[in-house]
Amino acid sequence: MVSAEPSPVVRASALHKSFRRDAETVHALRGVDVEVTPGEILGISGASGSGKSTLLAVLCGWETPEAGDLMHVGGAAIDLPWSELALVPQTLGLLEDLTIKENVLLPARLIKRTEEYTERGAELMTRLGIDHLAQRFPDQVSLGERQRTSIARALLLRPRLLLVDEPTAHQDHGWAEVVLASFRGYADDGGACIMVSHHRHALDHADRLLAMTDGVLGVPA
Ligand SMILES: Nc1ncnc2c1ncn2[C@@H]1O[C@H](COP(=O)(O)OP(=O)(O)OP(=O)(O)O)[C@@H](O)[C@H]1O
Repeated sequence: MVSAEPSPVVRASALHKSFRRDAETVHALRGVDVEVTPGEILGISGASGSGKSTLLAVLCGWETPEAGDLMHVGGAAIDLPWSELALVPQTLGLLEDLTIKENVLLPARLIKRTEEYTERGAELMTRLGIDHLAQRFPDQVSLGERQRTSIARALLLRPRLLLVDEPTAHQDHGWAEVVLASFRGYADDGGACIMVSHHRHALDHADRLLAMTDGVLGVPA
């Protein structure tokens, strides 16, 4: 019997995205092809300004490409419900008026299933070492703790697709290991992760590596 390859959670081809600043046009993505399958961590490296964050923004639907095809699970463009897609942006995106615990549980609150996810939220907070900060506000914790809050929030609903931008940038070695192990656990449970990073150590935890160079994604040199 031939075993079927798992279908990609997202598949993008020939993506183009540019930004206009007055007379200047920046071509951030120039014909990018990418896909990631369940159980896989895809690592993307690349110099600052090469287009990595733009790619994540296009894949999650924040930015619209000028050209190219983008398909999520189900076959149509951007048809993955937002609750099945999570992003940990470089800016972390915490809501300053919510406590750390409320930030972690926010995705469950938005789908009106807070009670169901409260225990998982507590487990994630313990695993990521932010449980003792539950009642603090984001401006009362460290940057590394803020980043782990954003990661716990992203993992809460067990999304099908997890996009993480420099997820170990604010972590010491020990917490970086915990963060990377949490992505591996997520992938082992069938999730698909795209991890953008400058850190060799983080990229060593990926199953497959690609490199972004001036808006073009390819095999690392
Ligand atoms: N909203 C925007 N308006 C104008 N230019 C933008 C915008 N967003 C990104 N750019 C430009 O697009 C290019 C790619 O930016 P992007 O943030 O994707 O790079 P990156 O590889 O993620 O960089 P870094 O590693 O520093 O985060 C850069 O030249 C950047 O200045």
